Amino acid sequence: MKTVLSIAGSDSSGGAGIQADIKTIESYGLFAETAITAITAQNTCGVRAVQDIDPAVVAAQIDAVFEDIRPDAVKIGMVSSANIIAVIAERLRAHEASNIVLDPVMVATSGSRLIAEQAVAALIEHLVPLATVITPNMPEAQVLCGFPVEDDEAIQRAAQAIAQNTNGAVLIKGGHRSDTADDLLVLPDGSLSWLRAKRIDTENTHGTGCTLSSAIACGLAQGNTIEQAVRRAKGFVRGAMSTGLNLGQGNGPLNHMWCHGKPHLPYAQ
Ligand SMILES: Nc1ncnc2c1ncn2[C@@H]1O[C@H](COP(=O)(O)OP(=O)(O)OP(=O)(O)O)[C@@H](O)[C@H]1O
Ligand SMILES: Cc1ncc(COP(=O)(O)O)c(N)n1
Repeated sequence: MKTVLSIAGSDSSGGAGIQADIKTIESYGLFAETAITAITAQNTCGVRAVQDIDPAVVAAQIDAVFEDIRPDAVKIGMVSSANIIAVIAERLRAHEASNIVLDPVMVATSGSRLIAEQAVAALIEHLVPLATVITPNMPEAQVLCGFPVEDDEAIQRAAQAIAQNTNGAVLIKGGHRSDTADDLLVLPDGSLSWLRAKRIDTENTHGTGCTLSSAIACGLAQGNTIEQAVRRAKGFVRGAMSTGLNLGQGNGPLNHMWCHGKPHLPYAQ
């Protein structure tokens, strides 16, 4: 069985972070492993508390996983401090990890900051160069490239600028657009394709980025090309957004059991 390691924060409400990743990986029929970087107390309305995990314990989780059940792909999500970022990069290099999907999580849908301001430079220096695919949303792309990213032309320039720092692909996600849900993919050879999609009219978007990035990691683990993995993942997120699940009082979670249009587990209705 193929395995995917998620290196990310825990979301107590179950919609984003490690919890979204495990649900996604299981929906793809793969085996999920985890290295938790932070515990968050949050729900669909906001983040109430964050406790970072000791960097040595993050390193120990990664080592324990690689030395026993070596993952076929790795997804990196919320990493809030420069020390933890450095340790993750160092351990992934030591284990010669491949198929690394980096979701450069900065701010939660609810508006709370999930990375220290001083840690952004470390993310760019240590994690961006390791990524097979990096998946910023528009505000994150703006931080990574240093200029405003508001229209198609700027999205294109931003993706190309971010691609300068990596041998991998860059996917700029369009969830923050008002008109469409178009994403732009720039592949390592510099070719560029728009993944066009109509917007789904819903407030329930908590964890879309986490779900997308772990789904891309699943596709890579299964041997998909980057483009195939990204297209499948976008379809998976779309399905999981479309079932009308409406939990919580804020931006609710996705329905990960949607699973490519088929009921997933025996108890899925
Ligand atoms: N309303 C929507 N309708 C259709 N697709 C959407 C919608 N919102 C987001 N998506 C898709 O979901 C994926 C994740 O994009 P998004 O920009 O929301 O990421 P994100 O901001 O990192 O997510 P989050 O921070 O909520 O976890 C993208 O493929 C995007 O196009
Ligand atoms: C632990 C953790 N990781 C990532 C996110 C981002 O997801 P979203 O922007 O949908 O809130 C989050 N809220 N919590």
